[in-house]
Amino acid sequence: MAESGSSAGFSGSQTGSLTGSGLPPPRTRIFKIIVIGDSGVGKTCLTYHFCAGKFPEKTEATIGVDFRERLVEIDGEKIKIQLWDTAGQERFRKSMVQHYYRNVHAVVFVYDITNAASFRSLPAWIEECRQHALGSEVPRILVGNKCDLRDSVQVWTDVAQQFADAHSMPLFETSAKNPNGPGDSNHGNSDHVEAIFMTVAHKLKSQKPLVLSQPPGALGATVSLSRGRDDGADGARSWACSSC
Ligand SMILES: Nc1nc2c(ncn2[C@@H]2O[C@H](COP(=O)(O)OP(=O)(O)OP(=O)(O)O)[C@@H](O)[C@H]2O)c(=O)[nH]1
Repeated sequence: MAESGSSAGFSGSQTGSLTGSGLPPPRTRIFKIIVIGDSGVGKTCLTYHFCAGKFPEKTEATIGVDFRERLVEIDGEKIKIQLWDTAGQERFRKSMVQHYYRNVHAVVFVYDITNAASFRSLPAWIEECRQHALGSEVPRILVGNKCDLRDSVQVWTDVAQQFADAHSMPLFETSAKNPNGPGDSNHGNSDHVEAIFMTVAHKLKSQKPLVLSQPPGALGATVSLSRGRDDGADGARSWACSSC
């Protein structure tokens, strides 16, 4: 699938008309969150559930990357959560990997609680992040999926929790299929898949806001904003993050 090109932190253009207050209309911040893990752990189902509110009837192995977006409101601010559902199969991700990690705001690692191999692969996924120079300021969370299949569990919560603690990540166990049902650690509360991605979005929103370092005279240009990581691929990008 073609890259959306919107790896920037904001959508919209600075060239839009002014509001009644004489200020440009507020732009929508975009949080780019990549979802990674072995093939078949449920990345497509989790991202689909968050964006479409249901479990997909059928899925096929992701090739390259699929994008899903959802507009949410947090503390009165409209924010676009852009989920990058990445291919778990090596042969389907090779050519795309550098795009996944470009200007990423957060990472969600997924394993399947009924598949120990998917849990054992996590260090390799963490290593891939390291190789793409993801800084420690980029929040990461760990999600154990398919909790509706409790009878087939191979990865117990205490083992997963130890791993999460060792890597300073919060752990969530859920089911993309039945996020409110028995087996989901959020049973009895609201939709847990929803809560997971909203937790990430809240965390990102609470981080120091991105700040413009615009060159003099550039007002009115159409710009994009990154979180201080620039791989040099976009020469026009001249924004920086005050917190980086
Ligand atoms: N029982 C159960 N099945 C699930 C759950 N999530 C996903 N599945 C099933 O697991 C299979 C793989 O799901 P996908 O979402 O396509 O997996 P993926 O991680 O995106 O796989 P790749 O695209 O190959 O990387 C599908 O048959 C889904 O129906 C879940 O929470 N519970």
